[in-house]
Amino acid sequence: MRTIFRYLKPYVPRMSLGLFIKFIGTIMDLLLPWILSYMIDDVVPQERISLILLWGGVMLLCSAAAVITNIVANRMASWVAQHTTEAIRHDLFTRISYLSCKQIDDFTIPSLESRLTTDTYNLHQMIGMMQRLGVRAPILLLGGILVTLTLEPVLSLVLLAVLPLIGLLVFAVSRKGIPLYGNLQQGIDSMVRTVRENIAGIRVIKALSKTEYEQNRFSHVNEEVVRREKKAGITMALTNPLMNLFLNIGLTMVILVGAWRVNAGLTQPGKILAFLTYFTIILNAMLSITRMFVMYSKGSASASRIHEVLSTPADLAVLEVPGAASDSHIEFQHVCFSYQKKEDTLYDINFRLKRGETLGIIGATGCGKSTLIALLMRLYDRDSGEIRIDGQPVESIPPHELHTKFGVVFQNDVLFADTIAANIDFGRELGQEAIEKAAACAQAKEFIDALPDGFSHRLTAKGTNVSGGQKQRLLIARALAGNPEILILDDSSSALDYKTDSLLRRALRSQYAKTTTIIVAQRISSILHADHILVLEDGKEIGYGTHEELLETCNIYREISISQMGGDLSA
Ligand SMILES: Nc1ncnc2c1ncn2[C@@H]1O[C@H](COP(=O)(O)OP(=O)(O)OP(=O)(O)O)[C@@H](O)[C@H]1O
Repeated sequence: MRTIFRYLKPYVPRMSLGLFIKFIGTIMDLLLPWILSYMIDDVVPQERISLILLWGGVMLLCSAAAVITNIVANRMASWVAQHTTEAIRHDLFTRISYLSCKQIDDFTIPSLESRLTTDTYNLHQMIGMMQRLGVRAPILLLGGILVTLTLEPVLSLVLLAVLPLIGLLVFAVSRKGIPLYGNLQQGIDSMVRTVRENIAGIRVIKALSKTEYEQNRFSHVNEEVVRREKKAGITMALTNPLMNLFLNIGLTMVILVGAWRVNAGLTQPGKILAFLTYFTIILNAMLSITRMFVMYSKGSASASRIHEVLSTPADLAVLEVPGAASDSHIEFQHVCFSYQKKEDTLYDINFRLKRGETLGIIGATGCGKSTLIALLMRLYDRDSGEIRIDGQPVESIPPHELHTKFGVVFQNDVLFADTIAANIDFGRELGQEAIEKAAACAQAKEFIDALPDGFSHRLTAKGTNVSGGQKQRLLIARALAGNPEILILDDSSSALDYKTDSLLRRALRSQYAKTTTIIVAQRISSILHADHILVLEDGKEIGYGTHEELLETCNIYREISISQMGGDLSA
């Protein structure tokens, strides 16, 4: 919660003013039953119309002031809640953007999504409610008790006997509620994860007729959320009926004792009437306090989830490691890495590339090809060994400088709901010429020109209105458009036909001759012209050389070549 107070700090003057206005309104509300009792017991018996009208006018004024001040204060409370949540959401989004891939893996994406949406919403509700009721409810409660004590001390004893029981009840229920709401939020994370997977894989689910299976999977997590919600809800829902019970018992006793005291001439009917009104005010104040506790339970569970992300220390710091003069552009020396820090995902990887050279990486699924790329881009830190660009260890290159060296197409990269030009430009303001050159090299220009609105053609989210091959060409164009120092194509020509694939490679050689290129591929034909080919198996380097060298030295490479190219193994 300390984090939240930090965000509330700039609004303290406005909140104080709002709470002061609320205070005035609440006092007006408290005065009304007292004036009513005074009118019934003291003014009406005098039978002076002018006096009755005067006190009636005072009551009207008090009511109007109570309504107006409450409206103004509530609006101010909403303003503060909106602006505080906006700032929290902004900082949370920024922090999430800077989390390292490892930290994102640890939090999981659905959990980050719900922290950014549901949790910030819960905070918004809590901050708003605390301001609307935080002053009003305690004043109505304490003020009500004080006024009733002065009005009818004997009857107030009945009330005072009941209130501690209610206080204890609220405390006990809220203490149980906070962990239950944290638990519920985790259930929601898991539901978001399932929905996310389902929507991302909607095509394959339909194609394999797995809709029913997915429905069952969703029902399962949905039921779990309902179960946790029920558990939290039931615990919290116990409060209101039990409180009502206590208070109704108290009210009945007040009426019995009050009636007896009026009959005995010890008090007046106006006082009993006012006492009953105060009793209702006190009841409502207690109910409001309970609602505040429920909201606080949710809000504080959400606040700690948000705090967890905001307080995550920066990962992948830039280190002051001296570089060494090198004629290699990219260099891997004895690099080892493991995601879980148990079994090595990559083990003892070595290669050197000169500027403008091409490296092809091939190997079975899950052998560590994409991981190697991730290490080069420093999305994760290697466990041991050296990764250098121009002789400079990647850990010593500031992230922005490092990442602008790359043009990259990852597996399953996304296109956005925008024009083709904007998707290639990607917010870099590159100019039409660079965009068209990149599109031409990526073999995308022909199909773009065939569209009625060319580069202004709008794509749907994730590029669902273009074919798989067209999508890959646009993504390659995006990677090329920034004229990168290093181009990485991670299995990104798999949907291209052989002819287009070969045209792409030829265009890369002629127009991006100074760009060092790394191509991860499943097809030998995509990499056989590369200057170096790295063959991986289970994270280990089992072959390194040119196509011809590997045919001689690496059995696995020869087997893949024969299976894909038959007898024609010439480069
Ligand atoms: N974020 C991650 N957390 C934990 N393990 C991971 C993560 N990403 C990949 N792995 C594991 O590391 C291994 C190597 O994965 P990687 O994606 O590098 O393989 P790949 O050779 O690129 O596979 P593919 O050809 O299928 O793309 C796999 O066993 C994979 O399950």
